[in-house]
Amino acid sequence: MTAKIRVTVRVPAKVNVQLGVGGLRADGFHDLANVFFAVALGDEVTATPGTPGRGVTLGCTGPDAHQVPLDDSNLAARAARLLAAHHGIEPDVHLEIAKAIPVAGGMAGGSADGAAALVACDALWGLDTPLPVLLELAAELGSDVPFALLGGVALGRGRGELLEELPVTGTFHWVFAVADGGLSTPAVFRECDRLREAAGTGAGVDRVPTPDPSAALLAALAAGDPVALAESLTNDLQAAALSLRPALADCLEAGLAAGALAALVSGSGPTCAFLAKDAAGAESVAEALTASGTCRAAHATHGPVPGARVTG
Ligand SMILES: C[C@@](CO)(OP(=O)(O)O)[C@H](O)COP(=O)(O)OP(=O)(O)OC[C@H]1O[C@@H](n2ccc(N)nc2=O)[C@H](O)[C@@H]1O
Ligand SMILES: Nc1ncnc2c1ncn2[C@@H]1O[C@H](COP(=O)(O)OP(=O)(O)O)[C@@H](O)[C@H]1O
Repeated sequence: MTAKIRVTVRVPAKVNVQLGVGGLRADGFHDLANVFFAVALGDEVTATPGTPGRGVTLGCTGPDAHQVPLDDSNLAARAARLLAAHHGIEPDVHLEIAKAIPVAGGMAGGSADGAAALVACDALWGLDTPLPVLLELAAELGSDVPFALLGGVALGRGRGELLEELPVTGTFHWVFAVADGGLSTPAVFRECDRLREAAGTGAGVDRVPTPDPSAALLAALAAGDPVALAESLTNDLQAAALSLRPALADCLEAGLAAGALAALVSGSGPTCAFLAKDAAGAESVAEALTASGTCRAAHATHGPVPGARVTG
């Protein structure tokens, strides 16, 4: 592959159609049965050559751009530096993020930008890094980053980074209700552990069995059956997200009242996800949610879609 002068990568957000959370491990992570589903709502990351010696520079546009850190902690910047270090080259690049994924919303927006930056810099610098190596670098950046490279629907084991693609038929229609303000992922996992301790079940790996993927959920995905999928959606972090943000219950109820087949918190929240029967159903649930005053905005979208891909 030859180096390029400008590379744009489109990358999807995710919803977890099953988020089974096992016990707290000694390393501070939880073992998961995490069924990721990539949706068309996504970010774009454009890489252009940087000033030699200046390293990674960043820009971000979009309504929530002010919430995105533009320092060294940005996952896109970390991804560019990690890829450059792996190849022993200077990470001189400018990354421009067009942000549509809610920030700190439980839709893996930062992870998506990290994956997009790996793909964009790989093409810009003409490196041709094999996918298995990109997946390893992605796992170093965060548990959700490898899935953003793959897209589609996949089961994540371990802390979510060990991926197995899952068969899926057709297209499912979703609505995402964006909340005011985000939720911290570590805080939601901590609240999940606190609720387990308070219920007397314990929170450690010795007390909580490692979850398995639901056979009914996998069958619903393979069959392309939204009604069956609606009956199988689960999120073990939902109680914790609702405990930290009780008002989310009003949003979930408003979507169900508007005709959604099912409602759940997306990942660690606070974005709420609604499965609809079809595209028209999703549009009408989104309109009703917007009018309900229980969320800041609601977007109809669909999936599954591919992972981080060069568009131009
Ligand atoms: C909950 C999920 C569900 O897909 O996504 P979000 O809702 O945040 O998008 C993920 O597990 C989030 O993955 P990600 O956001 O990449 O987390 P990481 O950076 O790897 O870890 C951040 C922190 O989350 C907690 N963490 C994360 C993953 C995991 N399996 N167990 C954990 O306990 C740990 O406290 C960890 O220090
Ligand atoms: N490119 C990025 N986009 C958004 N947030 C980022 C990014 N890089 C780092 N972050 C940090 O990651 C935190 C979690 O953001 P995000 O990945 O959007 O949410 P979640 O982990 O809930 O899916 C943000 O609060 C922000 O401080």
